[in-house]
Amino acid sequence: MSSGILSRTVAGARRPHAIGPAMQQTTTAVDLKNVTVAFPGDEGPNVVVDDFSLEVEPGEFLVLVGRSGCGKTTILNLVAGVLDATMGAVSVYGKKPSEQRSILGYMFARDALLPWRTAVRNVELGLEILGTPRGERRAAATEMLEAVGLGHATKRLPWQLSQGMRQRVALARTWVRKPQLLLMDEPFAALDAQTRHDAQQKFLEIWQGSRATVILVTHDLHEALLLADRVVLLSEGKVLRDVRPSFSRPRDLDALAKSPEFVQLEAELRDLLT
Ligand SMILES: Nc1ncnc2c1ncn2[C@@H]1O[C@H](COP(=O)(O)OP(=O)(O)OP(=O)(O)O)[C@@H](O)[C@H]1O
Repeated sequence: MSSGILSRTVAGARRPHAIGPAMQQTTTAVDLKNVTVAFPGDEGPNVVVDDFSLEVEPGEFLVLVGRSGCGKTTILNLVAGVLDATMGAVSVYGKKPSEQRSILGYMFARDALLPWRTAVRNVELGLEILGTPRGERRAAATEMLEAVGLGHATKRLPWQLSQGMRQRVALARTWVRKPQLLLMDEPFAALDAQTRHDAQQKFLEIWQGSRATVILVTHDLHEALLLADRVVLLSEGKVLRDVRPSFSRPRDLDALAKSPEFVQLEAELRDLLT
């Protein structure tokens, strides 16, 4: 059943990237080697990630896609250094994840904004943690809110914003720190179709101006293919397929979703997932 598109799949292949000085030290942004995660269960250990290996290149936009419970968030947590592997090794730009928190941004499915802080002060929080001086913080946070189309709403509190606006504030808060590695867990899942489309397009515009490595998790194959350089399909903690679609950038998401190559690849991968 493999088509011309799928046969172009090259797991582990290398592509040249324009990478910044800080990244030139290492050719691998994220390296998971033979990682297993087992949680204690009623009937013995529950293996949710099973001898899993993955190398992510600097600057790569990788999407992990799979059904609910297949281990996507667990893998993000390993990379973020908030969970240790039961077996195997995880490194981020050549170091332990816990040593790389300053270069890491983690955006959750729910926006997790502080309700007593205005939009701009929520975005500033990302820089407060880094000890950035107040004036500099405010200027950067305001600029980032403008970039996500919320320049008019900087002084609003979270309850005065729609779900889509809150998600964009959360994106600005993560992005304002200019993370070298961005981990995103279903960042657009809570949004309605039109708002999700706008947020995805905005996010791609911002990402393209950076050289950040992205690992995004979603159960939505359509979203995965729209956004990614590389899509890794997961099933029960294992890699089912590792695909590098050749869709060009910058992307017009509407046009891409209608292209025959996109429609064909989506259909083939959906078959695999089901
Ligand atoms: N701390 C934990 N203790 C025990 N079991 C856990 C823990 N965290 C996750 N699990 C289990 O591990 C499995 C994988 O969970 P995980 O959150 O990684 O899946 P997921 O693919 O991200 O799912 P979803 O798309 O629903 O968020 C699930 O069966 C979950 O119940």
